[in-house]
Amino acid sequence: MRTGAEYRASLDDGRRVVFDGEVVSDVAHHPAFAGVVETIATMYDVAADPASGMQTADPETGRPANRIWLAPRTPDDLRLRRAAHETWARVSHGWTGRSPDHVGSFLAAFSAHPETFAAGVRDCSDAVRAYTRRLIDEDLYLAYAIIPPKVQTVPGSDPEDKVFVQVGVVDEREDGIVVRGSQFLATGAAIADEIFVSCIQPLKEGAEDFALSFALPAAAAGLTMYHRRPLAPQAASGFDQPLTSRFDEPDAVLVFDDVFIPWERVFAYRDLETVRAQFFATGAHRLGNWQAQIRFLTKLRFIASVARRITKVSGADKDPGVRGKLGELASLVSIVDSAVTAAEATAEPDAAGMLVPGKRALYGVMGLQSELYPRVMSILRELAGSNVTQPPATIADLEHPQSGPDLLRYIVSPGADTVERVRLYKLAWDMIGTEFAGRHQQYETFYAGAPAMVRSVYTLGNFGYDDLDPDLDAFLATIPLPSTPTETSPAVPATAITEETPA
Ligand SMILES: Cc1cc2nc3c(=O)[nH]c(=O)nc-3n(C[C@H](O)[C@H](O)[C@H](O)COP(=O)(O)OP(=O)(O)OC[C@H]3O[C@@H](n4cnc5c(N)ncnc54)[C@H](O)[C@@H]3O)c2cc1C
Repeated sequence: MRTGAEYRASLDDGRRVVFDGEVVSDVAHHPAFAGVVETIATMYDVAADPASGMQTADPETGRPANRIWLAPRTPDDLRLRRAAHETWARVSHGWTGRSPDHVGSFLAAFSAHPETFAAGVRDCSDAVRAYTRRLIDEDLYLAYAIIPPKVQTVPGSDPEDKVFVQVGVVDEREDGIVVRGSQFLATGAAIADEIFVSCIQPLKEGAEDFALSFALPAAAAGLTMYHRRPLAPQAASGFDQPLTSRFDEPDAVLVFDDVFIPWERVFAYRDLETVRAQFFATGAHRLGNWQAQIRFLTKLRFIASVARRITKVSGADKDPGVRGKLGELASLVSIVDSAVTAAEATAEPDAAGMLVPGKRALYGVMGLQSELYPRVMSILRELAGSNVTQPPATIADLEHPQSGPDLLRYIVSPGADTVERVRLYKLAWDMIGTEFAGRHQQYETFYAGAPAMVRSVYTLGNFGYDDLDPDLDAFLATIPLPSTPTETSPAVPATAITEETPA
């Protein structure tokens, strides 16, 4: 299986990653990315070690394969898959949201459902079969961009000119298609092997040019990744910002300047139905978001253990108010833990024999994530107090012959020596106060879609209110009615406000 060194070496391929108006020439060693590249390389090394339990025999070839790339078919598969996700998540303690197992889970579900890609305008099922085979054989790291910009074309432009803002097809050739436009927001793309591009938002009839699904190499000719300001270079040292320096995942807007995509990389072509079905009919959305919750749980456990350690260092761990806060934190973490377990326990086999994590538990907890994460962070903030702003500016102050002895003497705690205390509070500040922390708050709130959409479409659409109605009807029937029937107004339909297609 692929090693971390092989992954790192593969990044030197001429990809166009741009920030500050410049093209980054060596992604793997650039200060913006070297830390997170090291993190992903460690994940590959962990998976390549049979002791990690992440390997299994590929049912088709018998060769060792990362079980993440394979569709789960038995409860044991799902259990071991969860353990594999946890093993990778623990490499970054949950702070890399789009580790290779996220999009890899979507593709694993595609591999079990080639028929979904056969039904449309063009039969793309062979492309899906061959591409998911490559994923397994080559241990590919995919990022994805599946959110369109707010407009599809430049306003006022002639439709024939295809002046696209959203990525769309501008030319069809015998050997493939040419795409133009942009798509958001590809976390990890700058350091991934390949990028999966599609549109998860429902497309209206007439928008066939944008109804695409394809994968392309990060170094494809004509593709540029415009990167947000990287945060790792701001970290004075690994001691001062231990998370920023190692786990800052790149986020990029993708721009396609007439990029050629050969047919063997096209999974849906000018096909509104297949583009939607690939996410929901295949179980990909559930498998991918189950991974996201396992990663989120790993992160919450880590945050909770930092919070508890802080109370020990400050000596406040016996205080009833502080203990109440730790209890509240434990409850919040347990909600996600229970949902992950419940989704596994209520997994259902689909028509192709893939075991799909239970939808009610999964989408239920996803609906809470945008409230749960800030609440967890607010508890950590409260327990940390001003201690997170007391540590010296950088590690250099501790090493300096004049300031060092002073700081070592005066920054003291009942439960830790100065260096241990400063190290812990700097870690806590990287969770709650740095720009890295702010980007994570945004990530946990939006990565699966705007919170209101997640709740009104995914959570509501998969809850099953209708299952509850018979109980309510039965209870209403037990309530005595007025003895003298009176004239009542008939029910009238309310005015519909919006209609969403449930997932
Ligand atoms: C850090 C980060 C990483 C991400 N990584 C990825 C990735 O790897 N791949 C990917 O494809 N996407 C990624 N995303 C994008 C993510 O999927 C989107 O952020 C999400 O779908 C929401 O879309 P939006 O950001 O355009 O929000 P918007 O749609 O602009 O919504 C912003 C706010 O306005 C509200 N709003 C919007 N329209 C209306 C309206 N008409 N009426 C009332 N309220 C409205 C929304 O409810 C929301 O609260 C990432 C996002 C973030 C923040």
